[in-house]
Amino acid sequence: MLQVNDLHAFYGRAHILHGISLEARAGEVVALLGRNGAGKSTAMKAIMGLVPPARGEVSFAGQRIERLPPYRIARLGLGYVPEERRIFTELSVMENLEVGRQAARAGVPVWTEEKLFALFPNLARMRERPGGRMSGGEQQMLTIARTLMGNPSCVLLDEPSEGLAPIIVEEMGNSIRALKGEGVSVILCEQNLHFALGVADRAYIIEKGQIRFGGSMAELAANDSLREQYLSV
Ligand SMILES: Nc1ncnc2c1ncn2[C@@H]1O[C@H](COP(=O)(O)OP(=O)(O)OP(=O)(O)O)[C@@H](O)[C@H]1O
Repeated sequence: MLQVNDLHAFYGRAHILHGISLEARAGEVVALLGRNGAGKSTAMKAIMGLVPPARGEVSFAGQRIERLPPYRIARLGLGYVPEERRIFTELSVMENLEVGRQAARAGVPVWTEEKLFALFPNLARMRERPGGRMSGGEQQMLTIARTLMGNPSCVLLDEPSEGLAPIIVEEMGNSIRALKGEGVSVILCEQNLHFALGVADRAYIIEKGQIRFGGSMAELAANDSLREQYLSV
Protein backbone atom coordinates (compact mmCIF):
# COMPACT_ATOMS: atom_id res chain seq x y z
CA MET A 1 0.00 0.00 0.00
CA LEU A 2 2.52 2.63 1.20
CA GLN A 3 6.24 2.00 1.24
CA VAL A 4 8.93 4.45 2.31
CA ASN A 5 12.57 3.66 1.69
CA ASP A 6 15.60 5.66 2.91
CA LEU A 7 13.74 8.97 3.00
CA HIS A 8 15.75 12.13 3.74
CA ALA A 9 14.31 15.60 4.25
CA PHE A 10 15.63 19.05 5.16
CA TYR A 11 14.21 22.35 6.39
CA GLY A 12 16.63 24.73 4.71
CA ARG A 13 20.03 23.39 5.68
CA ALA A 14 18.76 21.48 8.71
CA HIS A 15 18.84 17.75 7.96
CA ILE A 16 15.73 16.42 9.74
CA LEU A 17 14.97 12.96 8.32
CA HIS A 18 18.02 10.71 8.06
CA GLY A 19 16.87 7.88 5.83
CA ILE A 20 13.63 6.54 7.30
CA SER A 21 12.05 3.37 5.95
CA LEU A 22 8.60 2.10 6.84
CA GLU A 23 5.53 0.53 5.32
CA ALA A 24 1.80 0.21 5.81
CA ARG A 25 0.03 -2.74 4.27
CA ALA A 26 -3.56 -2.71 3.04
CA GLY A 27 -6.04 -2.40 5.92
CA GLU A 28 -3.33 -1.97 8.52
CA VAL A 29 -3.11 0.64 11.31
CA VAL A 30 0.50 1.67 11.86
CA ALA A 31 1.69 4.03 14.60
CA LEU A 32 4.70 6.30 14.23
CA LEU A 33 5.79 7.03 17.77
CA GLY A 34 8.40 9.36 19.18
CA ARG A 35 8.98 12.33 21.43
CA ASN A 36 8.42 15.99 20.61
CA GLY A 37 10.61 17.04 17.72
CA ALA A 38 11.62 13.48 16.77
CA GLY A 39 10.51 14.01 13.17
CA LYS A 40 7.03 12.43 13.06
CA SER A 41 5.24 15.37 11.45
CA THR A 42 8.11 15.92 9.04
CA ALA A 43 7.90 12.27 7.97
CA MET A 44 4.23 12.73 7.09
CA LYS A 45 4.90 16.00 5.28
CA ALA A 46 7.70 14.38 3.29
CA ILE A 47 5.45 11.46 2.31
CA MET A 48 2.76 13.94 1.18
CA GLY A 49 5.27 16.04 -0.77
CA LEU A 50 4.72 19.08 1.47
CA VAL A 51 8.41 18.94 2.41
CA PRO A 52 10.05 17.70 -0.80
CA PRO A 53 12.18 14.62 -0.04
CA ALA A 54 15.88 15.19 -0.74
CA ARG A 55 16.57 11.49 -1.22
CA GLY A 56 14.76 8.17 -1.01
CA GLU A 57 11.66 6.54 -2.43
CA VAL A 58 8.00 6.60 -1.56
CA SER A 59 5.62 4.18 -3.31
CA PHE A 60 1.89 4.35 -2.92
CA ALA A 61 -0.65 2.06 -4.57
CA GLY A 62 2.05 0.71 -6.88
CA GLN A 63 3.31 4.13 -8.02
CA ARG A 64 6.39 6.18 -7.10
CA ILE A 65 5.23 9.46 -5.56
CA GLU A 66 8.34 11.10 -4.05
CA ARG A 67 8.58 13.66 -6.84
CA LEU A 68 4.85 14.43 -7.15
CA PRO A 69 3.23 17.61 -5.83
CA PRO A 70 0.88 17.15 -2.82
CA TYR A 71 -2.37 17.58 -4.77
CA ARG A 72 -1.43 14.74 -7.15
CA ILE A 73 -0.54 12.50 -4.21
CA ALA A 74 -3.89 13.29 -2.58
CA ARG A 75 -5.70 12.45 -5.82
CA LEU A 76 -4.09 9.02 -5.87
CA GLY A 77 -6.02 8.32 -2.67
CA LEU A 78 -3.58 9.20 0.09
CA GLY A 79 -5.38 11.35 2.67
CA TYR A 80 -3.60 13.60 5.16
CA VAL A 81 -4.92 15.19 8.35
CA PRO A 82 -2.35 17.67 9.70
CA GLU A 83 -1.84 18.37 13.37
CA GLU A 84 -3.42 21.81 13.15
CA ARG A 85 -7.11 21.39 12.37
CA ARG A 86 -7.93 23.20 9.20
CA ILE A 87 -11.69 23.37 9.11
CA PHE A 88 -13.59 26.25 7.56
CA THR A 89 -14.99 28.08 10.58
CA GLU A 90 -17.72 29.90 8.64
CA LEU A 91 -18.98 26.76 6.92
CA SER A 92 -21.33 24.21 8.49
CA VAL A 93 -20.38 20.60 9.15
CA MET A 94 -22.22 19.54 5.96
CA GLU A 95 -20.48 22.24 3.92
CA ASN A 96 -17.07 21.34 5.33
CA LEU A 97 -17.67 17.74 4.29
CA GLU A 98 -18.71 18.82 0.79
CA VAL A 99 -15.36 20.60 0.35
CA GLY A 100 -13.56 17.26 0.74
CA ARG A 101 -15.60 15.33 -1.80
CA GLN A 102 -13.70 13.48 -4.53
CA ALA A 103 -14.81 10.91 -7.08
CA ALA A 104 -15.12 7.27 -6.01
CA ARG A 105 -12.06 5.10 -6.53
CA ALA A 106 -12.12 1.47 -7.67
CA GLY A 107 -11.58 -1.03 -4.89
CA VAL A 108 -11.72 1.59 -2.13
CA PRO A 109 -14.55 2.30 0.34
CA VAL A 110 -16.85 5.10 -0.83
CA TRP A 111 -17.93 7.51 1.91
CA THR A 112 -21.17 9.40 2.14
CA GLU A 113 -22.15 11.94 4.78
CA GLU A 114 -24.45 9.37 6.40
CA LYS A 115 -21.72 6.73 6.59
CA LEU A 116 -19.39 9.30 8.14
CA PHE A 117 -22.02 10.25 10.71
CA ALA A 118 -22.17 6.60 11.74
CA LEU A 119 -18.38 6.71 12.17
CA PHE A 120 -18.46 10.01 14.09
CA PRO A 121 -21.86 10.10 15.88
CA ASN A 122 -21.01 13.49 17.47
CA LEU A 123 -20.98 15.15 14.08
CA ALA A 124 -24.42 13.77 13.21
CA ARG A 125 -25.92 15.92 15.96
CA MET A 126 -24.48 19.18 14.57
CA ARG A 127 -24.89 19.03 10.80
CA GLU A 128 -25.74 22.70 10.37
CA ARG A 129 -23.36 24.05 13.01
CA PRO A 130 -20.55 26.34 11.80
CA GLY A 131 -17.10 24.79 12.23
CA GLY A 132 -16.02 27.73 14.39
CA ARG A 133 -18.59 26.80 17.05
CA MET A 134 -17.34 23.27 17.63
CA SER A 135 -15.00 21.94 20.32
CA GLY A 136 -11.43 20.96 19.48
CA GLY A 137 -12.35 17.27 19.48
CA GLU A 138 -15.33 17.82 17.20
CA GLN A 139 -13.16 19.86 14.84
CA GLN A 140 -10.59 17.06 14.82
CA MET A 141 -13.29 14.54 13.89
CA LEU A 142 -14.63 16.87 11.20
CA THR A 143 -11.16 17.21 9.69
CA ILE A 144 -10.80 13.43 9.50
CA ALA A 145 -14.34 13.06 8.12
CA ARG A 146 -13.65 15.67 5.45
CA THR A 147 -10.49 13.82 4.40
CA LEU A 148 -12.51 10.60 4.14
CA MET A 149 -14.93 12.35 1.73
CA GLY A 150 -12.02 12.08 -0.72
CA ASN A 151 -12.37 8.26 -0.54
CA PRO A 152 -8.73 7.60 0.34
CA SER A 153 -7.31 4.09 0.51
CA CYS A 154 -4.83 5.23 3.17
CA VAL A 155 -4.85 8.17 5.60
CA LEU A 156 -2.02 9.83 7.48
CA LEU A 157 -3.25 11.21 10.83
CA ASP A 158 -0.92 13.56 12.68
CA GLU A 159 -1.57 13.17 16.44
CA PRO A 160 -5.31 12.45 16.31
CA SER A 161 -5.59 12.20 20.11
CA GLU A 162 -3.68 15.38 20.93
CA GLY A 163 -5.43 17.84 23.23
CA LEU A 164 -8.66 15.81 23.41
CA ALA A 165 -10.61 15.05 26.57
CA PRO A 166 -10.31 11.38 27.65
CA ILE A 167 -13.85 10.50 26.57
CA ILE A 168 -13.23 12.00 23.14
CA VAL A 169 -9.92 10.15 22.85
CA GLU A 170 -11.90 6.96 23.41
CA GLU A 171 -14.35 7.88 20.64
CA MET A 172 -11.46 8.71 18.34
CA GLY A 173 -10.04 5.25 19.02
CA ASN A 174 -13.39 3.66 18.13
CA SER A 175 -13.52 5.64 14.89
CA ILE A 176 -10.00 4.59 13.87
CA ARG A 177 -10.79 0.93 14.58
CA ALA A 178 -13.98 1.30 12.50
CA LEU A 179 -11.94 2.86 9.68
CA LYS A 180 -9.69 -0.17 9.68
CA GLY A 181 -12.83 -2.32 9.62
CA GLU A 182 -13.79 -0.57 6.37
CA GLY A 183 -10.43 -1.55 4.90
CA VAL A 184 -8.76 1.87 4.99
CA SER A 185 -5.06 1.83 5.94
CA VAL A 186 -4.06 4.31 8.63
CA ILE A 187 -0.69 5.70 9.65
CA LEU A 188 -0.87 7.79 12.78
CA CYS A 189 1.73 9.90 14.57
CA GLU A 190 1.40 9.67 18.32
CA GLN A 191 3.09 10.65 21.53
CA ASN A 192 0.33 8.86 23.44
CA LEU A 193 1.55 5.26 23.65
CA HIS A 194 -1.60 4.12 25.45
CA PHE A 195 -3.76 5.38 22.58
CA ALA A 196 -1.50 3.75 19.99
CA LEU A 197 -1.58 0.41 21.83
CA GLY A 198 -5.37 0.47 21.61
CA VAL A 199 -5.64 1.05 17.87
CA ALA A 200 -2.47 0.07 16.02
CA ASP A 201 -1.36 -3.28 14.59
CA ARG A 202 2.31 -2.30 14.38
CA ALA A 203 4.53 0.59 15.39
CA TYR A 204 7.71 2.36 14.44
CA ILE A 205 9.68 4.53 16.83
CA ILE A 206 11.43 7.55 15.40
CA GLU A 207 14.13 9.56 17.16
CA LYS A 208 16.31 12.31 15.72
CA GLY A 209 14.93 11.55 12.28
CA GLN A 210 15.86 7.86 12.36
CA ILE A 211 13.74 4.75 12.86
CA ARG A 212 14.90 3.01 16.05
CA PHE A 213 12.28 0.25 16.23
CA GLY A 214 9.76 -1.41 13.99
CA GLY A 215 7.58 -4.24 15.28
CA SER A 216 4.29 -5.41 16.71
CA MET A 217 2.46 -3.63 19.52
CA ALA A 218 2.99 -6.73 21.67
CA GLU A 219 6.78 -6.49 21.20
CA LEU A 220 6.68 -2.81 22.08
CA ALA A 221 4.48 -3.36 25.12
CA ALA A 222 6.89 -6.04 26.38
CA ASN A 223 10.02 -3.94 25.97
CA ASP A 224 10.35 -1.53 28.92
CA SER A 225 13.79 -0.23 28.04
CA LEU A 226 12.74 0.67 24.50
CA ARG A 227 9.79 2.65 25.80
CA GLU A 228 11.89 4.39 28.44
CA GLN A 229 14.62 5.26 25.97
CA TYR A 230 12.51 6.68 23.17
CA LEU A 231 9.04 7.51 24.45
CA SER A 232 7.71 9.89 27.07
CA VAL A 233 6.30 7.31 29.46
N1 LIG B 1 9.21 24.53 9.44
C1 LIG B 1 10.33 24.15 10.10
N2 LIG B 1 11.51 24.76 9.89
C2 LIG B 1 12.64 24.36 10.52
N3 LIG B 1 12.69 23.34 11.39
C3 LIG B 1 11.55 22.68 11.65
C4 LIG B 1 10.30 23.05 11.02
N4 LIG B 1 9.34 22.22 11.48
C5 LIG B 1 9.95 21.38 12.34
N5 LIG B 1 11.27 21.64 12.45
C6 LIG B 1 12.26 20.89 13.26
O1 LIG B 1 12.32 19.58 12.75
C7 LIG B 1 12.44 18.63 13.81
C8 LIG B 1 11.34 17.60 13.69
O2 LIG B 1 10.08 18.22 13.91
P1 LIG B 1 8.69 17.48 13.74
O3 LIG B 1 7.62 18.50 13.82
O4 LIG B 1 8.73 16.61 12.57
O5 LIG B 1 8.68 16.59 15.06
P2 LIG B 1 7.51 15.73 15.67
O6 LIG B 1 8.11 14.44 16.02
O7 LIG B 1 6.34 15.74 14.77
O8 LIG B 1 7.18 16.49 16.99
P3 LIG B 1 5.86 17.30 17.38
O9 LIG B 1 4.93 16.29 17.88
O10 LIG B 1 6.37 18.21 18.43
O11 LIG B 1 5.41 18.00 16.13
C9 LIG B 1 12.44 19.42 15.09
O12 LIG B 1 13.76 19.60 15.50
C10 LIG B 1 11.81 20.74 14.70
O13 LIG B 1 12.33 21.77 15.49
